[in-house]
Amino acid sequence: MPHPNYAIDEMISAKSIAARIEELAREIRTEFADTDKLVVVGLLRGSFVFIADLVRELDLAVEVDFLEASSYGDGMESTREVRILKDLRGQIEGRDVLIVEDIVDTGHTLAHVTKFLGSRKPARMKTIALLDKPARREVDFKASYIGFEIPDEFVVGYGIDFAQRNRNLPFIGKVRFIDES
Ligand SMILES: O=P(O)(O)OC[C@H]1O[C@H](OP(=O)(O)OP(=O)(O)O)[C@H](O)[C@@H]1O
Ligand SMILES: Nc1nc2[nH]cnc2c(=O)[nH]1
Repeated sequence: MPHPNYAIDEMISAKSIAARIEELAREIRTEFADTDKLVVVGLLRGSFVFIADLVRELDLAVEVDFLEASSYGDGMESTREVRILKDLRGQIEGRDVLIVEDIVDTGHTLAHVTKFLGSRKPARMKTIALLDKPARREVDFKASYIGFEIPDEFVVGYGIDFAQRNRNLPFIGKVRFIDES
């Protein structure tokens, strides 16, 4: 079904994102300073831009792996059923793991993924989300590190899509529907 016309209004600039990632990387470097190799797990697809920028700011030995989880399809509402579409390539038992997510909204995705990966007995498992929308939470979940807390708006850009478009915008924008009637 075609989507109605919409515009995208900038909410967080590329410059602000880069500055915040530098701060977060400093905190993560301190927390994992004692680790010989951190496994950084990106949740596909939305985190692909964030993880690329974050790992380049982390002056640590890292292994990068990906897990694909999906619960929104092409729509704006969570199905609340998180499907694991692609598992990790590597083992995480006894390892230090940082899960990288673009946005926490209802919380279903990260609640499910942390349970799924937690059952593999990592030594330490932390989560980082670039964006957090606490007003929309349906399950109790708080990421260990958060880039920006945002209001209840549907956002796109910097990896985040609307019906698989707009992932390549360098900033975070909010979707504004245009009434053509
Ligand atoms: O907190 P929640 O309500 O679960 O929402 C957050 C999830 O929703 C989006 O994923 P989506 O299912 O759209 O897949 P994608 O990352 O491939 O775009 C986003 O990338 C998060 O993973
Ligand atoms: N594109 C997009 N996907 C989401 N998934 C959960 N919240 C959002 C959001 O605000 N925008």
